[in-house]
Formats: sequence, C-alpha cells, structure tokens
Amino acid sequence: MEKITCDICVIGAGSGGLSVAAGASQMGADVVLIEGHKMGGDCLNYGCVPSKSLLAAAKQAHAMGQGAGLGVAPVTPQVDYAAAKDHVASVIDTIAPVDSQERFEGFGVRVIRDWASFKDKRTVVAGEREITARRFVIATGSGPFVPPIDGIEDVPYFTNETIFDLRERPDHLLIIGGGPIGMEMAQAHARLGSKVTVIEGAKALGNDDRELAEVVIGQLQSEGVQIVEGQQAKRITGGDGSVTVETEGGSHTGSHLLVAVGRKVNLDRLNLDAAGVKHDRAVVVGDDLRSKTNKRVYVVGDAAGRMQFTHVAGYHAGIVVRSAVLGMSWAKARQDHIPWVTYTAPELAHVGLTEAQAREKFGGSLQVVRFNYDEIDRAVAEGKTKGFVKVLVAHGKPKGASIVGDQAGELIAMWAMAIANGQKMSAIANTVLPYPTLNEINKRVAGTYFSPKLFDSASVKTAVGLIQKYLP
Ligand SMILES: Cc1cc2nc3c(=O)[nH]c(=O)nc-3n(C[C@H](O)[C@H](O)[C@H](O)COP(=O)(O)OP(=O)(O)OC[C@H]3O[C@@H](n4cnc5c(N)ncnc54)[C@H](O)[C@@H]3O)c2cc1C
Ligand SMILES: NC(=O)c1ccc[n+]([C@@H]2O[C@H](COP(=O)([O-])OP(=O)(O)OC[C@H]3O[C@@H](n4cnc5c(N)ncnc54)[C@H](O)[C@@H]3O)[C@@H](O)[C@H]2O)c1
Repeated sequence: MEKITCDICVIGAGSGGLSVAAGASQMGADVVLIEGHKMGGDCLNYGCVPSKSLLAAAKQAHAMGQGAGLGVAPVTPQVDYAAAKDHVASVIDTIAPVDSQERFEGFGVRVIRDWASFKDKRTVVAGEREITARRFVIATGSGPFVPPIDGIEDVPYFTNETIFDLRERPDHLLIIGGGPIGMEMAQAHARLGSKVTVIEGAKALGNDDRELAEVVIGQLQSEGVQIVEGQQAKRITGGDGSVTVETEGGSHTGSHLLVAVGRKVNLDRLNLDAAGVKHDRAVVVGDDLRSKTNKRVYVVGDAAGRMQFTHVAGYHAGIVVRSAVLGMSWAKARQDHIPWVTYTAPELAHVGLTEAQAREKFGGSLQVVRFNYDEIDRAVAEGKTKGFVKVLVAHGKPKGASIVGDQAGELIAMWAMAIANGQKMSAIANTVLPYPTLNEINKRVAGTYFSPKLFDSASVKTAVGLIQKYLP
C-alpha cells in the first residue's frame, strides 16, 4: 500500500471536485484528486453536455418546419437519430480535454483513478493507495434514483446514464418523471421524431412557477408530447420493444422507457461512518459546507444535498477553496441568488424567491411586475413572441424573477446579478441596452415598476406643472 500525504484530498472529478482541485492546486496547495469512473462526472458525460447537445439537434430539426411565417417554405427534416447521437458524442469529446487527467496533472494535481473510501477520520483508501490529508472534499455527485416501482426490475429501461448511448430512435418513448430531465428529453425526442408520453406523479416542472411552467407544458403538447399529470407510475410490465406503465388513471404502452424521477447522492462507497461523517440522504453540512461531525471534511455539489446544478457545484467549490485553502472559515454558501434554467423551447428560468415565498415573506409590500415578449421588437422580428418575465419586488429591490421564452436562460443573468448584489430595480432601469435585443424585456419590466410612480402620481404632475410655469 502506497502512503500519500497532501493538503487537500478531493473525492470525485465532476463539476465540483474539478473546480476545487483546479483552484486549490493553482493557489499552491498540494492536491490529490480521486475519480472512480469518468473524469468530468455527470455534467460532461451523462448530464448537461449531452442533454443540451441533443436538444440542439432537436432545435435544428424543429426549425426546418417553422419558416412559413418568415417566407421560408417548411420542409420535413430527415432525422438521423444515430448521427444526432454522434453529435452528442463529439461535443463530449471536444469538451473532455478541459476535464482531463492530463490537464489536472499539468496543474500539479496527483490524480488517482479508483474508488475512494474512508478508513478513519483523516485517511482515505483508493485501490493500493492510502491518502492522509489535512482536508477532504467530498464531491461524489449523484446518480439516477430508480424508484421501487412494481415490476421495474424485470423490464428494460433507460436513465440519464444510458439514454445518450441509444442509437435507434425510439418509436414511442415513455418517460416517468416530468422534472427538468423528463421534459428536456421529451421535447428532444419528440422533435427528433419519436412519439413521447410523460407520466408525472404530481405537476410537471413542479419546482417552477406554475404560470410559467404551463407555457412550456403547452408548447410540448402542441408539438405532440402527451403529458399525464397527477399519476404515479405504480406498475411496469413488458419487455424489449413494448413496455407498459400502469398508473391509477390508466396504462400507457410505448417502445422504450426512460426513468427520470430525481437523484440519489453517491455516498455508498465512501464508508462515511469510519470518518465520523453524519449523513442521511446526503452529507449533513451547514452553510460553511463542512460536515458537522468531522470538520476536516467539506462537501460540494450534488453530494451536499442542496440545489443540484453544475453552477452550484462550481459556486460551492469557490467557498471551499476560500475556507480550506485560504483559511477563510467564515465563507458561507447562500441559496437565495442561485438561478436555474430548464432548456426546453421556450426556456424556463428562475432566480431568487418564488411568488409564494415572496408573498409569505413580504406580504402587502410585495409588488409583482411583468412584461410580455410580444412587445419586444427583437422577439417580434424573430417570430418568437411567446413568453413573459415576472419580477417580484419588495422595498425597491428584485427578490425573485422568472422568465419563460426564447433565451430565458441568458436573460435571467441580469436578475441573478441584481439579486446576488442586492441591487435595486433602478440599477436595471438605468442601464442602457442595445436595441433591438431580447434583454430589453428586463429594462421594460423595470420600467413597468417605475411608470405608475412617475406617470400616475399627482405630486409628480404638480411638480412638473410648477417647473414648467417658472422655467425660462
Ligand atoms: C440529464 C441531466 C441534465 C443536467 N443538465 C444540467 C444543466 O443543464 N445545467 C446544470 O447546471 N445542471 C444540470 N444537471 C445537473 C448537473 O449535472 C449536476 O448538478 C452536476 O454534475 C453535479 O456536479 P458534482 O461535482 O456534484 O457531481 P458529478 O458531476 O456527478 O461528479 C461526481 C464524480 O464523483 C465520482 N465518484 C463518486 N463516488 C466516488 C468515490 N467513492 N470515489 C471516487 N470517485 C467517486 C463519480 O464517478 C463522478 O465522476 C443535469 C443533470 C442531469 C442528470
Ligand atoms: N436544466 C437543468 O439545469 C437540469 C436538467 C436536468 C436535470 N437537472 C438537475 O437534475 C435534477 C434531477 O432531475 P429530475 O428531472 O430527474 O428530477 P426532479 O426531482 O426534478 O423531477 C422528478 C419528477 O418525477 C416525479 N415522480 C417521482 N416519482 C414518480 C413516479 N413513481 N411516477 C411518476 N412521477 C414520479 C416527481 O413528481 C418529479 O416531478 C434536477 O432537480 C436538477 O437539479 C438540471
């Protein structure tokens, strides 16, 4: 057994672990990075990157049928599903060097390719190596949660870890779960020519404002996706080429099945009890992202049991580098300024409080302002007028914002910056934006907030009357 000592031992080379390793090593810390499977983790191999790449192929296919209003005759796309999957694979290959073992070794990180498990409070074993570190960072991410639905063991099904390897286009894809994975994959497959049925136990896109989620749901339905809400999958039967999902409301038969009902944090291999690290479905951490029961151990990304997004893993990494490398133990993770986006078309983006949370917190002092895409010249020019922005304002500051529409994921950035930095609505209103851009919707909604104060105010009118009377 080779014995290694280091400053920081990072377990997991996904979005969170790689960011910690890159930051800590480049600041001069001695870092060991342990990865049991693929460098890049979920986001690169089975998550964000393949899903957005498949959606890009789907978007292209859909656009070919949409030109009539612009004077371009629609054509039926000839979709080669396997070639679309080649595109997915090539995007992964293009990005992979950024997350590669070689790149991290170039930073001076010692990369070990094996599964890690704790031996005691300050020792981890990975294959034939025993690593003793001043600090550990658990960045083991999550995998697909497969629920114990009756019959699931006996039928073939896909998860996000296998669907991107499928080469034959499903004739009829059944998807259990109408969260972001289910809805993104539903639209991607429908646009690439599959029949798609989404079976959702509660409400589809249930983490988002229902009013905005309904715009996405309506769009998917108009593209032929069948979305069944309020029906839990209870029993699954069938085999290759024909699978039936039974719910209390009926049964649905398709050719393939994708299970997308949430995530299970990867803790099984870690032997956390040996390290005295308390855990339930995730590691128990405070806002300092440290284990409450072993202060040598930090947790980032999905394993921290908070919001599960790549940008959150990166944000966590920044907090941990400050604390574990620079000794800034007061560094804390916030949640109130984290945006998220579902990359359907239209996109659905959110940051800050939801309307229900904001009403509870600010009561009567909450103001809700909104603006529609169909009044934005660029959206009209592009023929993409479906959607709106909704901003929740209290004491002159945005407390939450949601956008559904074209490029909502880009447009939410302005609100993410304002909320992160405690800026006022005036910061948005005072910004001069290039015309014609979709971003004008953000300035226009801020204008909606200020216009009653300016245009419907008796005192403003009196003041203007006086000024005009005495101006030379
Ligand atoms: C289909 C899909 C689409 C998504 N799309 C988006 C998106 O568009 N935007 C977004 O922000 N987020 C998206 N996400 C979420 C995002 O992928 C995750 O939040 C992110 O990957 C979490 O990063 P992480 O570092 O915590 O974990 P991961 O990226 O999962 O990395 C964890 C790594 O740890 C390794 N590991 C686990 N246990 C051990 C062990 N004991 N020893 C050694 N190594 C170990 C694993 O092999 C893995 O490589 C998506 C997820 C899915 C599934
Ligand atoms: N664009 C993005 O940023 C993006 C995309 C995909 C995934 N993700 C991340 O991955 C996480 C997991 O995504 P997800 O879609 O798997 O999970 P999710 O938890 O967001 O949604 C799962 C859905 O499945 C439903 N469900 C659970 N059991 C069911 C059953 N038996 N029958 C029918 N429906 C059932 C739930 O009601 C829920 O709506 C997300 O929460 C997000 O953090 C992010």
